[in-house]
Amino acid sequence: MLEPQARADSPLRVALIGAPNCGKTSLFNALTGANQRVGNYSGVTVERKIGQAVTPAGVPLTVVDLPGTYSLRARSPDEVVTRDVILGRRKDVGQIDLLMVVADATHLRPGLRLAQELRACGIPILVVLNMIDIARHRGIEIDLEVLERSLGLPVAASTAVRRGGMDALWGRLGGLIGQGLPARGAMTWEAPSAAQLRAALRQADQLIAHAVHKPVAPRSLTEKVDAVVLNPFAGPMILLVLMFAMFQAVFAGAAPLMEAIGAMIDWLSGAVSALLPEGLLRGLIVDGAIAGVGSVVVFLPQIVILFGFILILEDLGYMARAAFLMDRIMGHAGLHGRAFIPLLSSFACAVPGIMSARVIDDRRDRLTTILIAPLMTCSARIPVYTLLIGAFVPARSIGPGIGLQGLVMFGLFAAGVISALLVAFVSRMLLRRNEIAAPLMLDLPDYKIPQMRGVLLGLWQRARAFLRRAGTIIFYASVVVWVLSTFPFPPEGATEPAINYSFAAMIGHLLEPILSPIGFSWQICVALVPGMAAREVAVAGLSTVYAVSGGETALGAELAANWSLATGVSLLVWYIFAPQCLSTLAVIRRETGQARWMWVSVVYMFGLAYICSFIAYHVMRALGG
Ligand SMILES: Nc1nc2c(ncn2[C@@H]2O[C@H](COP(=O)(O)OP(=O)(O)OP(=O)(O)O)[C@@H](O)[C@H]2O)c(=O)[nH]1
Ligand SMILES: [Mg+2]
Repeated sequence: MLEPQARADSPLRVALIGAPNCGKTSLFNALTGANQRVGNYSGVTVERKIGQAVTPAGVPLTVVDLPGTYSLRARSPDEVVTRDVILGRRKDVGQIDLLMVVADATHLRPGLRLAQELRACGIPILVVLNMIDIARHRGIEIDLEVLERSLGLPVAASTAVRRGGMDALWGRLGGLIGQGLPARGAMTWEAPSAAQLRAALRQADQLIAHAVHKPVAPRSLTEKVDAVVLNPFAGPMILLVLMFAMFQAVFAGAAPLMEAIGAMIDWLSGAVSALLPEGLLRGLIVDGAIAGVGSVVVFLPQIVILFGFILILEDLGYMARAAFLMDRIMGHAGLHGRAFIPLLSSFACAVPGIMSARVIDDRRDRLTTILIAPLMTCSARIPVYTLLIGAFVPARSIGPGIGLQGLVMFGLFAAGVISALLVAFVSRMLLRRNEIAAPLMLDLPDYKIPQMRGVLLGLWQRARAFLRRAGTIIFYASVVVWVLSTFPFPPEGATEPAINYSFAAMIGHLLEPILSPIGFSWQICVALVPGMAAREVAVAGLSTVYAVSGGETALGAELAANWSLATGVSLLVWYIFAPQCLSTLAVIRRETGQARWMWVSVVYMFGLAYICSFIAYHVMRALGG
């Protein structure tokens, strides 16, 4: 018997384990008050997460959230994390005192089978039937007592995402801990064979037949909707229209908000200018910091609108359908079906995207996914794209409700996806021939009404990450660019603008011979160098170089006046490909365990960027741009 008091200094360790998408992270958040990411598709969690909770009786608990898995027979790196934690092989977690085996109440089979398998680990088990709200709604009746008796394990039901949905689980958990958990058994787990797995599934079916009563279901809403959404013709059309509408909304919806933020920044630089005497300090604050950070912050509305769309579609369950629809195309390009999730997260940022490639078991498939993830259009490109589109693409309507600028933005995102598929195709040719990629084994989740709280939380996290970058790396880079473009001062009697005598101009002129064949002026070179650290820095750099403050329109007008259209297009194309993000390179190195793959991606992405920009520049020039 384990006395809770005896462990008061080191709390009981409870691990959440279960099949993918059964709501483990939602339970973790509900138990601990944490805000870990959830999403309505498998493979959201790829690392263990630890949090603290307290039972109603005041006993402290350490709760561990784990990546979803069907068995401890780990195949992919995320499943290895789960196995190692359960088997007590992870020093950072230590021995687990209680396993909460989470099962989806609407689909009990995998969860019950896993619970049976886990008995062999000797750790006390509590089975949690989560999403009991959905099961009840569908008229599925589960007799908890019968299930408990036939399983021989304690069972509790929960609704992780509703207020009060945790009461029964807390009660049961508190009771178990209060009585003292049963003593640990011997650890006899061995990887089950395929025949054992099949037998265990039959056993789970028997348990379900005993304890669960399912109404003869009429065709569920999910099935009816899927008949259209997954239709081979209508499905891809719907996907395309949705994505298209998303980018239209990004442009149309963001404009007034951007103007408001731009006006605020103008006001701020006006106020600071009025306060400070003309001189270096004022230059540093107004032309360096405020202009640089402000030029990036104005793009916040676009980030919020874009991710509002994506998060709602994710939680609705639509993104899993999108994965299903894309699977054939991705398969032709030699991508593993499970690559969809990492590539989808890369739209926010390639760093978590590359980390979630851990859900892919095959090493080479995983490597291909890691190498192409940075080609997905991450949110750091949005400021650059929006700035250049605003400067060079007229805000014209080309049909009812279709704006040209939104269309170009859609095109740039599509270009990222298409080039990623092409690179995957080529790398498949290089890495191995003719082998068909593994098909997608994805359980399509039921559609659910998106949880507003979760969506808002996701948006808040995205917005905070964006603003944090503006306040740190972009701030520092703006100051550095300002210093470089201010010193040394021009000589007495100089006729040209002061910046032409600065360090920035010297660096720019040094690089110009390399980048002038693709149409970049020395000013662009100045912005690109700090832009190697992070993409948005280039926008801040340009605004410092052109010494304009107060939002995107002013800077856009300045660029339109100074650059040819061919240069603008060439820079846009450069940004589709160029590997301008140190954190991405660092994470490629870490996740592949080899510096070699980092260098491979640097070289191939710069190569593509240079070649494609060169072609774009010269084609535009030939067309008279
Ligand atoms: N209605 C309802 N929805 C739930 C419940 N628990 C979780 N969800 C939803 O189910 C989806 C999956 O939840 P997650 O917590 O991400 O699932 P997970 O088991 O951590 O998934 P992986 O990390 O991918 O293995 C999300 O859309 C949640 O909002 C519940 O009790 N009731
Ligand atoms: Mg999770």
